[in-house]
Amino acid sequence: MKVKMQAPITKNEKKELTIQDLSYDGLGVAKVEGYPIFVDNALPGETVEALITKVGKSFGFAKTTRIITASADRVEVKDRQYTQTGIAPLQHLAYGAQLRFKQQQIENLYAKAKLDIAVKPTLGMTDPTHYRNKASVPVRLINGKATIGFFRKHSHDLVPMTDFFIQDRKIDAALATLQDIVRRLQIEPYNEFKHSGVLRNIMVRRGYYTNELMVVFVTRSEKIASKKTLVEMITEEIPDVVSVIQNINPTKGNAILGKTDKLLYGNAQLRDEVLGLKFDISAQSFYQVNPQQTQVLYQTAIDAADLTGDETVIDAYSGIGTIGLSMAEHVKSVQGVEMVETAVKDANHNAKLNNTTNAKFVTGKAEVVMPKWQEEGLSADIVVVDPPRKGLTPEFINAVGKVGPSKVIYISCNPATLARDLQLFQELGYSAKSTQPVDMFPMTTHIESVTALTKD
Ligand SMILES: C[S@@+](CC[C@H](N)C(=O)[O-])C[C@H]1O[C@@H](n2cnc3c(N)ncnc32)[C@H](O)[C@@H]1O
Repeated sequence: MKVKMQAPITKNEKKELTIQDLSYDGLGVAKVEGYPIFVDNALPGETVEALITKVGKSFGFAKTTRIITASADRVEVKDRQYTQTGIAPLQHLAYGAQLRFKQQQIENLYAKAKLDIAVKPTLGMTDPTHYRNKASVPVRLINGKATIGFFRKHSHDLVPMTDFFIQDRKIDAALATLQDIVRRLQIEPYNEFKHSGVLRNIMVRRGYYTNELMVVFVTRSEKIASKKTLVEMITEEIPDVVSVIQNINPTKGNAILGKTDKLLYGNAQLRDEVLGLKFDISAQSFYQVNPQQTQVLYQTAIDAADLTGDETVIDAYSGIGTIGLSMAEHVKSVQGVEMVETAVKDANHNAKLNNTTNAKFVTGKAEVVMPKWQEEGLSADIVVVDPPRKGLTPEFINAVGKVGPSKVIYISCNPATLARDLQLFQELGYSAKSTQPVDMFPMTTHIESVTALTKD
């Protein structure tokens, strides 16, 4: 006879819990009779009183109502706004412990995948706040006024805010002014339940080394009142703005940007610098969000490649060419592949901008282009990969194995897919001694790392 398992807790009960671990998404993990409970705002070593919010078949959720014994790594959270929105889920954990948590997360995944690769201590920042060079904030109607902020966790309720804690302070200041301008011009905010209204999001990007600002108004349709006055007010009140773009997103989904961009003022690109090189960046192109740590990340990758000057390099998932062009001066040639056409245009433009003649970038899906290059007999000494969170595909990895570079430099923003892909590389005769985490996203649970694989 099948015995129905019953969870040892019930919804809405208050329970004293001892926290044993921290989950990959920053929740405390407690166990009651072996049944795991994920607890919001709770750290390993703590005893908390928690309200059970959800009871599932194999695990449950709770939120801390009172801390009974606090961890030595707990940091007092002064501003509840951030915890409400999930903008900074590790804000209550001391920064040193955040860095250890990230190292440990990779170690755990490697242990599960039976990968014998050492994980070095995470390279962190001196000031781990106000680092983001890009903001993308929703605009909604609150108390009759167009208001910027961030969505409450697991919802689309806007929590109003103008200090975003992990964003560049100059971006926050620009956003506050933009909110004011939108209110004065009475631009109607978007209503996602009725799919009505005009202004959905405001995106601001800032060149860390140039101070230039790009402002993108994401609207539901092309119509936006007082365009000319809007631009005049923005450029007058925020003098660092070099570009104002209207992005039209008529869809009902969660995607922030739509496909159409209209230049309302100035340049279509924003300029910044990385490792002494200049980069022009379009609104739709990917650009690393932590300008200080990007240099640490790329330098780690360049050092891991141990270049002699004679290498041919493939830069896969090349974005606007930042990694490839940073390497180009140390190697014979660079060939990049990237899916987003605008980013590829930016990359080839950036090569010219820096007088780099030994690098070129093509548009395509890496998993399609790499096997094609391999069939065409392309040779490469080094392949650098920097994929999105879903990691690489077996087709891509197999093609790299056939090209047979002596090194593969894997820059990853997701240790779970990294571990999966490293197993495949291992089967093809590529192994790694160590992984270097670099903290690109302080106060959040995101983990970036560099791993150098060599052919056995
Ligand atoms: C993490 S970003 C890295 C970009 C660049 N290496 C950098 O450091 O700025 C990943 C890039 O891969 C691109 N991308 C995503 N899927 C792709 C695919 N299947 N093939 C090629 N590029 C892809 C994205 O557009 C994005 O530019």
